[in-house]
Amino acid sequence: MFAFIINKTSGNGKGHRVWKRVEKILEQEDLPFVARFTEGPQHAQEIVKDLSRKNLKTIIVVGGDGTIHEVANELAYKNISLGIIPAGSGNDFARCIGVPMNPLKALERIIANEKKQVDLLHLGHQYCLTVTGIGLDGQIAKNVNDGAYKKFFNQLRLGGLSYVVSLLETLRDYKPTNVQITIDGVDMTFSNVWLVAVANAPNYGGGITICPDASYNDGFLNLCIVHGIKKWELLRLFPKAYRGKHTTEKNVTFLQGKEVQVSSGNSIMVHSDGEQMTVSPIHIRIKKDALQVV
Ligand SMILES: Nc1ncnc2c1ncn2[C@@H]1O[C@H](COP(=O)(O)OP(=O)(O)OP(=O)(O)O)[C@@H](O)[C@H]1O
Repeated sequence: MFAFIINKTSGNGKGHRVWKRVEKILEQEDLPFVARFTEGPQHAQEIVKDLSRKNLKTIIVVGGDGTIHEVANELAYKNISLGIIPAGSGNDFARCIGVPMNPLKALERIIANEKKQVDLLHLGHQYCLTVTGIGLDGQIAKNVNDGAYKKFFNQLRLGGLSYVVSLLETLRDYKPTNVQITIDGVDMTFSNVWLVAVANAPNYGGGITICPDASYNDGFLNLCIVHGIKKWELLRLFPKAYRGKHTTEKNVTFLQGKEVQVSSGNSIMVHSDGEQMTVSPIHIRIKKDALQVV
């Protein structure tokens, strides 16, 4: 039996359209399934709790990174695999682990049932699959989620552009700040920090390759710290980051470790998998093989 959790509103209605295609195939192939639909934030978590009692082997999300984030938080360290049929606007996690963007190909992959273990970032009270961003990108995530333009760009099937618009909007007023980082017990201070990205996987924000060397199964977290540059230099860097070509820039520092603490004088915004979450200080640990994915 396949259990599906569907966010019909993902990708501004793409969740619904994708589900209709998947449902048709399941019916044609006579595959038994149960389908549950999310009704709002955190509902996916409730559905997982309920489905977990039914002795299922796999729970499949039809949705985007926000829905996957909620479901993965419930499935961590459980003997239930996560399947993904991408239907969001960013789909960064699916992209990172090689899930096909075509829903029917993604379904085929789930049916093939080739399990792999995936690391997760642990942020104390919750897990993150892709990137936790502290500073400018935390503020950008908040503005994307608050802003009406996400819906607009999703309608045009250009969801990734929401982040570009939010970057420009956020940059108008954002001030860089000094940040203290302790990584695997080593203290460092960085001045005029725009952002600290803590990555389990290379991509976020709809395809920005912030930490090209990050890998979801190497047992390490990767940091990208952008500091000590002017606003216009940051704007010059931004398009390069889509291709992961910002790695040789002078004021972009990359670190790797297993545990990191990030703090600053003033509290700065933190997002996790693109959802605005909390404010600094934040303590993050890598949890090796915490999630099973098909
Ligand atoms: N029925 C619903 N109506 C409104 N919001 C919902 C509903 N069900 C779930 N949600 C919320 O929608 C949020 C966003 O969903 P999701 O991440 O799947 O799509 P997306 O934002 O379009 O994609 P991405 O995160 O890949 O950009 C989720 O965090 C969830 O809390």
